[in-house]
Amino acid sequence: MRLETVSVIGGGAWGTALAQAAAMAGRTVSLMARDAAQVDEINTSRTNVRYLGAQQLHPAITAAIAASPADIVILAVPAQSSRVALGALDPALLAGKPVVLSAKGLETGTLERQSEILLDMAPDSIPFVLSGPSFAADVAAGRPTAVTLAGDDANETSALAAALAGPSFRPYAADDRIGVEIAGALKNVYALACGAVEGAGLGASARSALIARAYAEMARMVSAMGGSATTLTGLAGLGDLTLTCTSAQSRNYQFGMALGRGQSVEAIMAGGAKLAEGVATTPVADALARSLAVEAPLIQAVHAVLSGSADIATVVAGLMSRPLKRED
Ligand SMILES: NC(=O)C1=CN([C@@H]2O[C@H](COP(=O)(O)OP(=O)(O)OC[C@H]3O[C@@H](n4cnc5c(N)ncnc54)[C@H](O)[C@@H]3O)[C@@H](O)[C@H]2O)C=CC1
Ligand SMILES: O=C(CO)COP(=O)(O)O
Repeated sequence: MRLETVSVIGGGAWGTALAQAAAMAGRTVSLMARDAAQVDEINTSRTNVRYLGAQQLHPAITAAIAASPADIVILAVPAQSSRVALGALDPALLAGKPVVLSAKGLETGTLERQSEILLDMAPDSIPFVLSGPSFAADVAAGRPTAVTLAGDDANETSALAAALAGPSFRPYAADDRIGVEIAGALKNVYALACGAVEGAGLGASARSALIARAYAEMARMVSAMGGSATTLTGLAGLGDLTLTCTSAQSRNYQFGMALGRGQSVEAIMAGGAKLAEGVATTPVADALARSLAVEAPLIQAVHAVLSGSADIATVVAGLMSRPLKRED
């Protein structure tokens, strides 16, 4: 497998950061962005100010309106846009190619994971999933980060991890695509909850209890969906759950904080909130939990708050009055 050139689809925070990581790893990178002014800015000023502030971008990155053919494709658009973005690409760009899926979300309507969407749209591509504790600003600035890269073939996954590894970006190869995808999607749901705990002033103890019970719930979901709960001990599980559930830098956590302060979803959206993937993923996760008969009180609680069917005080009281049980 030749792994020299990289084509990143999506010129937002994460696409630009992953382009930067790939360039720092020694790859030649093309970055597809929809906005001509943004393309011009990246190629001339070497910045993408809207998403990454004054961060200077590596000279090996070239931006363009159209996606370029490359050895590796990285898809970095919001989870709800992946299908449309893939459908707009020349199928030859994806055929037989490793496609790294980096969005953290489940699709509304189909309830699909990102790699299921890819295989619907480009059945002859080779899916990989990248997830873990990694804020775009950290990755782009070259601050140390480690992530999980999961694929079906161990040798191909290790080769791809090596091609994307740089001095500050360390991918660990793994084989549980399902577990990694579910962990990445669900941690955003729990980050909404943890942000709400902070916004509502419920205390640090409540937040840590929530993280621990979220981990247990996530393990039930992953197992029911055919992944391995062991995956959650790694970067895509524990690593990302703790990052996103404890940091006000997380957009999902920020959205949750606003909910906790009593703002409605509509008001938060109208206020120009940044992308918070958990908002779209929560009803999907709730539907999946119900269809698989997985006990998921935290997902249900977040869904109730987002849908306006209960306020935070009511869902907290409900969670605290559930029948006592053993921890296992
Ligand atoms: N920002 C971060 O720190 C991280 C983000 N992610 C994940 O990456 C995904 C993308 O997030 P961000 O880049 O942060 O969002 P963003 O809001 O910064 O950027 C999204 C970009 O996607 C583009 N886009 C949307 N639909 C498109 C389409 N159909 N075709 C081409 N481009 C399209 C938008 O124009 C925008 O440039 C999300 O699932 C997020 O959870 C994962 C790890 C870290
Ligand atoms: O996934 C992320 C960090 O690993 C980014 O989280 P937010 O999308 O909540 O900012």
